Amino acid sequence: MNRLQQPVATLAGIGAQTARRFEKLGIRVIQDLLFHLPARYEDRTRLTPIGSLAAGMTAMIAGKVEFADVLPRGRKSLIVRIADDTGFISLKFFHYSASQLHAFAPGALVSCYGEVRYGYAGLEMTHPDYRIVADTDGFSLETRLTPVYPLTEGLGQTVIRKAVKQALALCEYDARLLTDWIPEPLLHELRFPTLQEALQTLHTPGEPAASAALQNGSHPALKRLAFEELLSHYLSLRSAKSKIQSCRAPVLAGDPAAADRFVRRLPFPLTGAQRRVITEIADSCRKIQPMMRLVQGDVGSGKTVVAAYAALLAVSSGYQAAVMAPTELLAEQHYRNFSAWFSHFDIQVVLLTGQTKGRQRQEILEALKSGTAPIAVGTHALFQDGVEFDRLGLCIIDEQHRFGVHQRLALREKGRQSSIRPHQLVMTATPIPRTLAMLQYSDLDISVIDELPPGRKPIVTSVIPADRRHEVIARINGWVAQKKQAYWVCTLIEESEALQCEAAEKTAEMLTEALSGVRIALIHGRMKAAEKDVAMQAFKQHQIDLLVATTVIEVGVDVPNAGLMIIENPERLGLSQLHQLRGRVGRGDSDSYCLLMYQPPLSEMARRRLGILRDSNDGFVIAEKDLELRGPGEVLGTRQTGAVHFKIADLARDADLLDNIQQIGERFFNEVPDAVQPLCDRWLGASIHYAEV
Ligand SMILES: Nc1ncnc2c1ncn2[C@@H]1O[C@H](COP(=O)(O)OP(=O)(O)OP(=O)(O)O)[C@@H](O)[C@H]1O
Repeated sequence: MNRLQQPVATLAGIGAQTARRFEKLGIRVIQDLLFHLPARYEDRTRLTPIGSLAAGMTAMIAGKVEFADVLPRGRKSLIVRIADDTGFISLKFFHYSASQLHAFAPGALVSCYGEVRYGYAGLEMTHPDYRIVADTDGFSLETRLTPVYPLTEGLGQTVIRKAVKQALALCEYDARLLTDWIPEPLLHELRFPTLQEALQTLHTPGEPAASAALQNGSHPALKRLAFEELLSHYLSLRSAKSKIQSCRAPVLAGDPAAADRFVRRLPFPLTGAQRRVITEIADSCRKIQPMMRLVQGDVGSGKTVVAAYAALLAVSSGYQAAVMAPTELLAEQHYRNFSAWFSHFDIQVVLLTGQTKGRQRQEILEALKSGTAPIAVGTHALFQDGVEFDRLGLCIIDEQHRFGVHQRLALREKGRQSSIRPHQLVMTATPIPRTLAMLQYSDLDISVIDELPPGRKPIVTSVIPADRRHEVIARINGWVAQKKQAYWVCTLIEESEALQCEAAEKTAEMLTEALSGVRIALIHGRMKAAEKDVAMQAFKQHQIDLLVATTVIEVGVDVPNAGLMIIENPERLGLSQLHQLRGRVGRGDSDSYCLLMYQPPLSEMARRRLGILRDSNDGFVIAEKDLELRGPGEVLGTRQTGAVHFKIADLARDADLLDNIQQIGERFFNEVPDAVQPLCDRWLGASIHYAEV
């Protein structure tokens, strides 16, 4: 067995208890130590004159004790004043022993390292790392930067440093233990050090001059590791794609006459972009390899009809189609749309959500298993155990980012009863900037619906403080008098759904009181599915004028006559989420408005972010700007259950690396195929199963 794959307990000085503590840091085998990088570095290589210290600096100093005393002010503490030729500083200890007090005898020489702050009597260091030395010759300054590792309880720096040192020594002794999977010419081209050199530098940085680059993450040693990690994520999805492509899929040639009839019976002509994307889908579905395609289309661009067309392709080829939506509300809406569109075709559409129970559920399960139900619409309940399809030919997943990479991969397993895999279509309204898309979606081909249906007017967005609420309420009155409908969205901190619902209830009460002639309904996540459906249908049929809602209406809800939306506390939501919410209006051909009603005072950042939304209606532009403002981690990471997590790479800090990943990833995939799996294993380990799909 490779020595680096042996448990850390096989190293000198690590017993069973210490090994358990290492495990808390995710360190099990010796190799894990090598990738447990310092969180920061301390420069103990030179002394800073005390007179040149300033608050906020972290420094190594040395001086003579002038006095040491226990001061009873507030919490009792030991104060030691030391001085050199240039100035003095106080050292402060809240916990101390009698022997410590004794050791700090006036005249003793002390060296210490710590952070400088302003205290009661000027500059001070609290609990510095210190040493008392006999004379100035006793100072031993470090020759290298000192690595400081992330810790866990009971595990100190010294133990980690010693363990890492042993791991490094093993690699040095036998370079074959740790294979560098990145070929030398590529390293050369990218001007990266070898893996061995990189790890050596990061754990034992020689040059104090390298300190700044190491701290801010621009050092080539760190870049190399971050690059390797990003590359492995790309490659894992990429190899999942190629494995899928080696499977067989049903050929969904479709029936041109049925497709024609479907398009002719729609109440609108398809846009050019819809037609193009439909052709791309049809071309892929005609192939014997499973399609894996992402359809990106801005809010309201008309993705549902594209999904329905794809479902018809499957059904008219003798296969079933499954459509998975992220919320019950949306599943319900798709179900109604699909049922209406397919009513001319005698195609049965069934709805399966968590709420489908008892006999009804049993009947639906049987219809899916026997194949008598060709189209199933539902939530993730569609893909739980116990749901079987007779001939599943196509999976359509709406709003993919809510499900995450893992669920997407799990879903492909559904068609596995036979050796045939279903085609897969993923629909998303969340525009993800290109560089990030390839980390999330490198297993998918991408189609973009980059055109809105004709006649859409841009939504006029205003940013107003909540103390102008009365004006807003008056505006609703006038709006409703014109036979138009509106949304009032209550947002709160997202984790607290209960609070959000409560706020919506209170707001609905307040508005009912203030707007006596207006028909108001409430919809929130804690209502039963049937209640939500009743409210939603009443709103659709214009029996309701104003819908007070939580963010449950964020995705998909489509009521073209509703052209006014008030969003409370917009400063608390991400820009993409706000854009999605706002996308509930502007779906008809009349003017529409969105009022972002913030709680003053607004921070500078929030002001800029809301300004972006006010100035643009284009989801891609908004996502790019959000990326600039908040960094990729936030943009990708918000609310994503399956967002990719990195050990070393930091998407904000390493954004420069992303440009190259796809191109190099493709080369790597083709030129060094044998290295793909081990590289993915190194970084993704057993926790991610991309490559096993
Ligand atoms: N080509 C078209 N011409 C006119 N109206 C269209 C066209 N395609 C779709 N629509 C209508 O536009 C509205 C939005 O379509 P749909 O709900 O499919 O959008 P979407 O892309 O799913 O949006 P979201 O991401 O916001 O859910 C619907 O009312 C739909 O009937």
